[in-house]
Amino acid sequence: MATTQHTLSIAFIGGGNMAAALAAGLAGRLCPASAIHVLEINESAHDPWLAKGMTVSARPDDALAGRKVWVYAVKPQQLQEAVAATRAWLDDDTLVLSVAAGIRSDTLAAWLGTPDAPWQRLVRCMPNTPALVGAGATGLAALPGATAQDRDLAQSILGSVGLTVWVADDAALDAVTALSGSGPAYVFLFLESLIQGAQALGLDARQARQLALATLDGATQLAAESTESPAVLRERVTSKGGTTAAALAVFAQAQLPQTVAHAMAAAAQRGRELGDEFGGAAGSAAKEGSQAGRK
Ligand SMILES: NC(=O)C1=CN([C@@H]2O[C@H](COP(=O)(O)OP(=O)(O)OC[C@H]3O[C@@H](n4cnc5c(N)ncnc54)[C@H](OP(=O)(O)O)[C@@H]3O)[C@@H](O)[C@H]2O)C=CC1
Ligand SMILES: O=C(O)[C@@H]1CCC=N1
Repeated sequence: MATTQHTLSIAFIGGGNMAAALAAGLAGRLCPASAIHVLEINESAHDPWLAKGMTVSARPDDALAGRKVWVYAVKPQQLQEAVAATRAWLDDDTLVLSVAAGIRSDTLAAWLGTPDAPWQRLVRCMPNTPALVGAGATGLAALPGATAQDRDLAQSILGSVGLTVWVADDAALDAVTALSGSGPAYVFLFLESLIQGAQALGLDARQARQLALATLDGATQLAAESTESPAVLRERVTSKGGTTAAALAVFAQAQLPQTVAHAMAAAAQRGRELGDEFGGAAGSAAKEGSQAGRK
């Protein structure tokens, strides 16, 4: 990938949790912090960005112009308004990335472009917060009009903060959202539960946290490096009539696998609902409203 620290300049529109994770992961890896600009409407949230050496504005301004990449990182419900407020600064050369859950590429392309010419240089991404420590996992899907260079650039940006997987379309991105986008929260919940369970059994908070973290880390590393399936690795831990079997019987009774599948289906369904809510007629209305915003 030819992109260098000297040529890449990025704007984040929305400076919340996901932008913070991505920007911190990118700075120093793919571009200097000074090449990152953040548009964040809450001035009270500006100091951490400035402290990292990034520039920040509370309203759209010329700092957006001429950036090679824009990353929309507002909540899905805020995206249409954020696009309408910023698109006057969009250059034909700008690659647009969106990390918003649910909002379909076609919908966003119509908001960014004109009714006759939806924006084409668009890659939808579904990253996750471990990007903050360079251990993210991102699903990406490009509009057919995105160029090979656009795809390479998106790949290089998200690839600099972790694993990337290209998927076919918005439906697949809803599945990615349910797995790796929301997934860190499932893992943190399990981690919290392990720590609480250990403390209930008499370990102190520090011991519980250390052992729980090392267990999750060790088990995932083993699974990643092993040629055997997670099911086989699980069986290796489970001595007949032993302690693990006693614990797994409780998980089975609580229908843990079904519950996880059910939870993921709910996440994917919520992504589809957000897509439906802002697609179709809402997308058409936005097209009319936002056309006037182009320079
Ligand atoms: N958090 C995560 O783990 C992941 C999030 N995502 C996606 O990333 C997006 C952002 O999520 P997250 O970072 O958690 O959300 P946050 O609410 O933390 O961040 C969004 C920020 O953008 C601000 N904002 C709202 N409107 C505008 C605007 N027009 N211009 C500039 N800033 C604006 C918000 O202000 P205010 O709070 O006042 O509204 C807020 O500070 C979502 O679409 C989500 O689906 C994707 C993958 C993982
Ligand atoms: O909860 C959400 O909607 C966002 C998308 C994936 C993770 N967080």
